[in-house]
Amino acid sequence: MTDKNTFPEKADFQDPIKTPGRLRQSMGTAHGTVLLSAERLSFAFTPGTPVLRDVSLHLKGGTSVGLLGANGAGKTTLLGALTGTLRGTTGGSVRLDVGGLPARRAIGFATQAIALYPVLTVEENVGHLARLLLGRGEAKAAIERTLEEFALGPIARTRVHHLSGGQRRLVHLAASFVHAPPIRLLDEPTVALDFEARQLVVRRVRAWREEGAAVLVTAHYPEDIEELSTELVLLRDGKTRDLGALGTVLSSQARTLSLRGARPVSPPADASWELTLATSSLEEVRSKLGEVPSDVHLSELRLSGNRLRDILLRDPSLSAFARESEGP
Ligand SMILES: Nc1ncnc2c1ncn2[C@@H]1O[C@H](COP(=O)(O)OP(=O)(O)OP(=O)(O)O)[C@@H](O)[C@H]1O
Repeated sequence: MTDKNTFPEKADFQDPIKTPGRLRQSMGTAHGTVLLSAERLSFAFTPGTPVLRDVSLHLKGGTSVGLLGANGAGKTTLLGALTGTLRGTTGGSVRLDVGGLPARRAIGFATQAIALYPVLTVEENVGHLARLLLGRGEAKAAIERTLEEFALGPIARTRVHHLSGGQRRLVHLAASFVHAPPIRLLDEPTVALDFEARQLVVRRVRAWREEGAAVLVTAHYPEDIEELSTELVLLRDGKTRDLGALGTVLSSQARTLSLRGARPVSPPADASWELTLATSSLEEVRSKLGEVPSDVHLSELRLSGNRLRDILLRDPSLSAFARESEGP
């Protein structure tokens, strides 16, 4: 069953918003179901200079899409265009299949900029959004659940202006998803977080996925995208390219073998050397070692006085891939 609505509904937002085309809603929030699809979405802040052109994107329940793209590629713009919160020229369509939920209940958007009331406490900030989005009846339980999920109990009564940058980021994330929306957009959620808080966010995103939510996330570091995503999409030249499952992208990347050592030239000085080989298997490592110049060939290391300091075999990672795909 499909209801047709313009997107977003005017009454859902306080600011007047240009609508990115048409939105239709129908039933279905199971794992693997497409909850949000954007087709031929375009957006320009100023006419004639499009940031997004013909973007297509599908967010499925139970998956988390990592959005890769260089600085200025338009990642933040895309998230804003999906939620209809940008002013500019738009085209194309965004469709939600979320069992008839209105857009503001269906989508949670943790923006890059932290949006909190500094003079209110953590609990008051989270509660304010809960009451706006859910109403008083449902708000109490949602506030309690959210404070617990983000481990905010100890600072619940602290005013936001007394918090650190990382604590504010966590509160901002908590408040953004207090209404447990099936679609969750996170723009650089790991900024300013220490290791423990970052792990908390990674655990939360994984839990949301397991519960069937569809997640779209941006991050500046490939390691973060790797931990937060199951699928990858690249945004480049205003267009998206679906890269497929994270595991598939990683398995197409090479392992790296680094050898570091030193060759005494005129003691006590050492001539340090480092050699990095990209390889996909240990067999390949063995064959590639045959290509190494003889003065650093493993079998000759001892004979020529080389000292091997360390050997490091790194698994494939998204870093090299991201550098290649985001580059000029
Ligand atoms: N409010 C705005 N008005 C005009 N142009 C804008 C506005 N916001 C962003 N832009 C431009 O749109 C383009 C995309 O910016 P956007 O912030 O979406 O990129 P991004 O991929 O999120 O970058 P980053 O990784 O640096 O956060 C940039 O050229 C930017 O200058």
